[in-house]
Amino acid sequence: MYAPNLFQDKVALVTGGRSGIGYGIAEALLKLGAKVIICARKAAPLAEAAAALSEHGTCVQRPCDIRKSEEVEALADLIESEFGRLDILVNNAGGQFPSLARHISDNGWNAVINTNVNGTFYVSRIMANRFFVPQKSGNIINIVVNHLRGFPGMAHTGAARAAVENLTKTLAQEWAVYNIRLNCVAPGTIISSGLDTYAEPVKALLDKMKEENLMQRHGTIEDVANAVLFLASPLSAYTSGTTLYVDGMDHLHGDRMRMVNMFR
Ligand SMILES: CCC/C=C/C(=O)SCCNC(=O)CCNC(=O)[C@H](O)C(C)(C)COP(=O)([O-])OP(=O)([O-])OC[C@H]1O[C@@H](n2cnc3c(N)ncnc32)[C@H](O)[C@@H]1OP(=O)([O-])[O-]
Ligand SMILES: NC(=O)C1=CN([C@@H]2O[C@H](COP(=O)(O)OP(=O)(O)OC[C@H]3O[C@@H](n4cnc5c(N)ncnc54)[C@H](OP(=O)(O)O)[C@@H]3O)[C@@H](O)[C@H]2O)C=CC1
Repeated sequence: MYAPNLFQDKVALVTGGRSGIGYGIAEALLKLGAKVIICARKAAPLAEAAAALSEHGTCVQRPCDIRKSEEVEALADLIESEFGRLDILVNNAGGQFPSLARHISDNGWNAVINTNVNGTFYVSRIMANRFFVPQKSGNIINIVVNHLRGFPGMAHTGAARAAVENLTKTLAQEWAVYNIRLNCVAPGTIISSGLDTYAEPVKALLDKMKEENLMQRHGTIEDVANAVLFLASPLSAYTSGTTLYVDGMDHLHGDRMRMVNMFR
């Protein structure tokens, strides 16, 4: 539905692009003409993903833990030497684990906050300073989760994603002068490799959530990627600092306490 050359001459970075939603976003951008860089922590699957994505166009990769700003700087060096510019940043890398809040250790809490909040901030700041501010143009899309009514059973990620959403609103205003737009995409439950990280009883809960969804289904990677394409494109030129829910209305509806009750 988008013009095939929509992102011709554009360069995009997708963090966590080796798997699941990030891979789907990278593939969708490549198919519309963008040159794409992907990063993740695990070198071997990252290289495999980049090789597969290269069937659709120019895709380069570099291992990078977004929690380490020196590794993010090295990633910016690679982008500079390969492409000399960056137009689109998709902060997709992130995650968490299910747990009652009172059982989350300091390290567990910090791992989730560091990944989702600090990592997203480091990548955004570094790419803005290196590319978007000097170019006077840039587009950042932050993948969060549906946390509108809190996130019982995943308190750390609810707090972290709320921080990212607020950061998005702030940076959208601070950086508007540089012609940089920032928005969030908040997926509901999406059929992707991420869901494979959950064991029973959470898997059963996910099935229950599908029954309760007003559209009677989980989301797909394409549902999320298509929303990212819209926000990355000039079709959304007057939209910044906002969040687009891709969740079949789960943010309006459903039992948010179900996961907590399951662990009781
Ligand atoms: C409805 C669905 C909506 C959302 C879906 C998705 O997002 S799908 C996307 C899903 N995809 C992803 O989430 C992928 C990305 N996620 C990840 O890499 C990890 O979940 C991470 C964010 C914790 C970072 O990992 P890392 O390598 O930095 O972590 P580390 O191994 O070094 O441990 C640090 C601390 O965390 C603790 N801990 C860890 N796991 C568990 C657990 N299951 N239980 C309890 N605790 C756990 C661990 O014990 C340790 O604390 P300790 O023992 O020292 O006190
Ligand atoms: N699937 C779903 O239902 C939903 C997913 N989301 C969010 O969407 C995003 C993608 O999820 P999904 O594709 O399903 O899950 P995946 O687990 O497949 O993807 C997570 C990706 O992030 C990378 N990553 C994790 N931590 C880091 C880090 N510190 N530095 C660099 N890369 C990192 C992982 O690679 P590596 O391990 O090699 O570092 C992996 O490629 C995540 O932020 C997730 O929380 C939100 C709502 C729902």
